[in-house]
Amino acid sequence: MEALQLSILLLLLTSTLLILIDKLWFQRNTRGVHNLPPGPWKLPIIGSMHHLAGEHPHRRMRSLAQKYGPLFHLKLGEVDLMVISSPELAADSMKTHDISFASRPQFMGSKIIMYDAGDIVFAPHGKLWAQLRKICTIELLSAKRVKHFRSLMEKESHHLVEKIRAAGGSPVNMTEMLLSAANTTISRASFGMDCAQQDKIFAAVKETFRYMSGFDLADLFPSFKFLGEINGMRRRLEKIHLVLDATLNEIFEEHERNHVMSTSLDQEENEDLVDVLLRLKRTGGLDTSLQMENLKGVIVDLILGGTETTSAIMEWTIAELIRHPEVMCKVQSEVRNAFNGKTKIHEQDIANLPYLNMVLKESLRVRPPAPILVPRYCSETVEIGGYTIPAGSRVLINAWAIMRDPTCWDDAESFKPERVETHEKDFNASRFQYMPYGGGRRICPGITFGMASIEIVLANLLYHFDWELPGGTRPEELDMEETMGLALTRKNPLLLVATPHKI
Ligand code: HEM
Repeated sequence: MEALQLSILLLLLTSTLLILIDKLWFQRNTRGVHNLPPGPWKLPIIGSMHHLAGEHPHRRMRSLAQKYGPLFHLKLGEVDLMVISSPELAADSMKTHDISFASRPQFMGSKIIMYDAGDIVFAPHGKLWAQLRKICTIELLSAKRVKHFRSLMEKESHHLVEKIRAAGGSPVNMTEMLLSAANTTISRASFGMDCAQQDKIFAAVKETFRYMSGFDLADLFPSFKFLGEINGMRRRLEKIHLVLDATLNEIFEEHERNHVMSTSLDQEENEDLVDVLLRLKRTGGLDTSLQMENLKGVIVDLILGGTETTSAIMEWTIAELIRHPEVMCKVQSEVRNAFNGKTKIHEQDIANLPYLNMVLKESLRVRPPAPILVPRYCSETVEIGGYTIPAGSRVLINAWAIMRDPTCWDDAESFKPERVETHEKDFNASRFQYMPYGGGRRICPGITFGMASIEIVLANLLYHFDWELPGGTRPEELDMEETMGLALTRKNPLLLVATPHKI
């Protein structure tokens, strides 16, 4: 009996202590803020973490938004997380108060791997980010540079067609093939034709992304630095960083040596992105405060931002076309009429494929590779939607929920490319109800590169082959289960049988 009383007493004391710690420490950011957005009930210490269990975050957060409104608050450990799920509030945060929401939260991964957030994706809003962004938009991902890279996108799509043809009608794993095509395209654009280190770099970048969600223990309790030590996260991140950095050093040094040895007059014509960065550095085209670390960070960003996103959307688009044979038929007719008789499609041929463009836009609406945009950080206290967002909050914009919001879109869950024609204005990023590439000043700088590499591959696949599911599976039986990796991808590989179309 005495033992029981003692246990109850201990339990009461521990609970009181936990509640006290929670009140004094974990709620300190929002203490005194009386007008926080609503949100689900919280437990001491972990806050609202348990409300995120069960489904993928974009789906779980949509359910929470249906209950608590388009702006709700989650307390995750020490972190105040605000989740936005309406076009009006997305516009408030990415247009009206753009600067206040233009930073990114700092995660242990971005500090250790990305050179203390010295890259574009994770840099806080400020001078460094502005310089890197300028290099990206003017030099690396400009329309002119993308045009220069079109021939390598073309080559990669022809290579893909040959690989599929070689399968001779047996099922092909399109998931693997499309990812490999996207990886090769970015690798060749960044490093040139033959990069011996490509696989090592891609493996390290993929590993990197596992630690960039912001939901790791060390990122939810940032003041408790020892957490990253005891769960081994810091050690793992340092190991990845060492491999990634050493491999990037090899690549940059190799490019420097090749430049010294090269006598070619048309060097600039054949530059890859590492060459461009090194030339700018040599010729004083970069701000002097930029270090080699920043240049390496930019290259990692292009791989991080431009590979799985593009392969995921190609894969989802083909899956949607398989499930909608009437759309498949219409888009194939467009492509086949346009290229009638050609054995190879070139980049200039794809400029006028309006229906393919509509298919792609609609598939980005229903299957956005980045369903919740890259996290933002609120740098000063702001009022939006009648609530206070305290400085220091993390902000997530659930683009997936907005792009499937039935108050913005008729029959929102259905894949209907025709709506792009009838509701053209709704697909304009400036209205914040369509934002697969994000919005405001941190909008994706890789749109032109991404769209060009996706369109040439899709046009080739639709022109050269008829597609069906293996084993007599019917289109409506194709599963569309999701998994979250570097991007939102299919959980199960897309296996298809390709029959060459007689040209
Ligand atoms: C279908 C393809 C792609 C999708 C859906 C996509 C989506 C996104 C999204 C949602 C963001 C965050 C925007 C925001 O915070 O508002 C982003 C940022 C970014 N993307 Fe993309 N992206 C794609 C392709 C690419 C490509 C091909 C590249 C480069 C080769 C790229 C490079 C970047 C970079 C560097 C950022 C960070 C921008 C910044 O923070 O200032 N992306 N992308």
